[in-house]
Amino acid sequence: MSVASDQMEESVEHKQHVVNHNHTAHHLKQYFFPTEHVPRLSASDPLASQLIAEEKPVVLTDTNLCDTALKWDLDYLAQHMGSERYMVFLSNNHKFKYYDEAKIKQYKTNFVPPTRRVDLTFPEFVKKLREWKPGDERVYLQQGLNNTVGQAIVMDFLQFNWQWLNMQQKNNNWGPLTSNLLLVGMEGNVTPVHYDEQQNFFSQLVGYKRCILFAPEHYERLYPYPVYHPHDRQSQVDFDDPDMEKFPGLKHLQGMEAVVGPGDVLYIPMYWWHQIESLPHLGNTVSVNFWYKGGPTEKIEYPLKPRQKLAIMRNVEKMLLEALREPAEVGPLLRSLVLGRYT
Ligand SMILES: CC1(C)c2ccccc2-c2ccc(C[C@@H](CC(=O)O)C(=O)C(=O)O)cc21
Ligand SMILES: [Zn+2]
Repeated sequence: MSVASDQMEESVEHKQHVVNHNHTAHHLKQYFFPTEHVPRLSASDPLASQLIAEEKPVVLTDTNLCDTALKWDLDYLAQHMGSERYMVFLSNNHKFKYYDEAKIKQYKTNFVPPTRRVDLTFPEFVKKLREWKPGDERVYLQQGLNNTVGQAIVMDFLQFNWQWLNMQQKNNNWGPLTSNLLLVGMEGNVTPVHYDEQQNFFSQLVGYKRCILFAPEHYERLYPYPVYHPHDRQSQVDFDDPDMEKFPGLKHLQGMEAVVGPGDVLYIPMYWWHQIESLPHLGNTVSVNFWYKGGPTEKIEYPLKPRQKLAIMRNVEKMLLEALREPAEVGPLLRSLVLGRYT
């Protein structure tokens, strides 16, 4: 029985989220914010289609999207991923914070990347993962699925439930599929809270991931880095040590969460914040995500959706940085613009 099929049980006595996996209780780390459960529905449930249409998260339990990849454990991948080198991130803590290498150059002050990137063959990656001991760097393999992978993997990939995916893309007026990332992580790895500008069907294949999500309207409570910063689209808040004085909005933060297991597909709507953790002690994880561009800018309807306002804010920020050249002048200019006039 996978934890995914057991419901997340709220054990009242110690107000902890408990995940029952094979009848062993796994205590999830309690964060400083409350969460509701993301609904777990059958893909044939009309409510599931409605939630996707409304750009709200949902866990789909029976899409059969990647059934041919449920066997993608480390040995199978090591055997079939060919002798290519793949992108592996190394971190000396459990966090794997994304950074945009292109933005490091323009970014004036010295930016210290929190992770470093090496290219390893899959067997080298597996060796590093299996020989890991406390104090060693953690590893996280992230590789776009393309024709460089072995023939067996391509065969498995071609047998994904593309008919269902294409129907979702069409019904929801999404843009083209841009990439599928193959993600192989160690238990305990955490991808800190961030948002992406694409629709995402996140398919869990091996192991269990805790997915914590916040709607785009929590933008003011998650304090994203400036757009020009290498950590653009990431929150400045350290969930393991939140600075409530510096970020007072955190008091009102509330999210949703789900533990996904083999066969589950989580819909992460575009611009929704998400933090994804490979559950400790439940083994390494394998996931594949399906990123789609948002639909063609549909005719603007008022009132604007939160994500549309977010896109506008990003454009204003970029334009001001372009015009002012000096990031330090953006704050003062916006303050002059709004204080006593719009606020
Ligand atoms: C952390 C990592 C390996 C990374 C390092 C450097 C640049 C990019 C990325 C990147 C991008 C996506 C993911 C998958 C997922 C999070 C998760 O499953 O851990 C997620 O956020 C999504 O599917 O949107 C993970 C990563
Ligand atoms: Zn993401």
